[in-house]
Amino acid sequence: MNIQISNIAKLPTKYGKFKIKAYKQENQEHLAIMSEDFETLDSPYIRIHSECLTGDTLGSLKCDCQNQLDLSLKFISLNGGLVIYHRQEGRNIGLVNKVNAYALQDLGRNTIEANLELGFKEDERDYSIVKYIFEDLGIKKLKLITNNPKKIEYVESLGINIVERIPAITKSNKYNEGYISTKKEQMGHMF
Ligand SMILES: Nc1nc2c(ncn2[C@@H]2O[C@H](COP(=O)(O)OP(=O)(O)OP(=O)(O)O)[C@@H](O)[C@H]2O)c(=O)[nH]1
Ligand SMILES: [Zn+2]
Repeated sequence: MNIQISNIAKLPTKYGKFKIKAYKQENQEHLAIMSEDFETLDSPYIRIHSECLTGDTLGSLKCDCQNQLDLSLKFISLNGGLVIYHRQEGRNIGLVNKVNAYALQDLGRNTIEANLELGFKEDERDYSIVKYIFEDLGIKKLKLITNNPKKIEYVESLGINIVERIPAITKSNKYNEGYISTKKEQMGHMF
């Protein structure tokens, strides 16, 4: 695996002070966002957050992404740990395809049906960069912030001990209720 890595730089934010390190794998650039005390932690809190430009940046109400990112950065700034900003937009179908999926959702498809209709699996994400980042940062055990059973399965398959799971549940709204109930009922998410 050919990965380009950056040096570590300071990143003060409205949530608190972090340190960041970037990783480039093929055409995707990812970020490790660490609390200042990260190296001293025995089992850090970790959030693997997949990119959602419409939610994270534009504040879209169609999903829970921005709220989850906000919750994670606040929590990790206070309690110590790492957010991996995993640049796999739209569960890794990319922005053009995600917007096409949204257009199908405007016609009544749910988040899974729209992906399938476009010829994708419900989730096309690849977590190999997460494995690389865990090795690079020396992570052997952690507390994972997620509702997604696939992320838990993946992290455990790396031989990493998840000592605790912290739910990433945020307030829903009338635009994301359907999305959240599809995640719960058809993707096994723990809400
Ligand atoms: N294809 C597609 N992707 C979506 C849609 N809504 C959100 N996404 C993407 O779904 C991903 C959400 O990722 P995460 O925040 O890691 O959340 P998750 O896999 O649901 O798991 P947890 O939040 O950890 O429980 C992001 O890549 C979003 O861009 C959608 O309707 N269609
Ligand atoms: Zn989103």
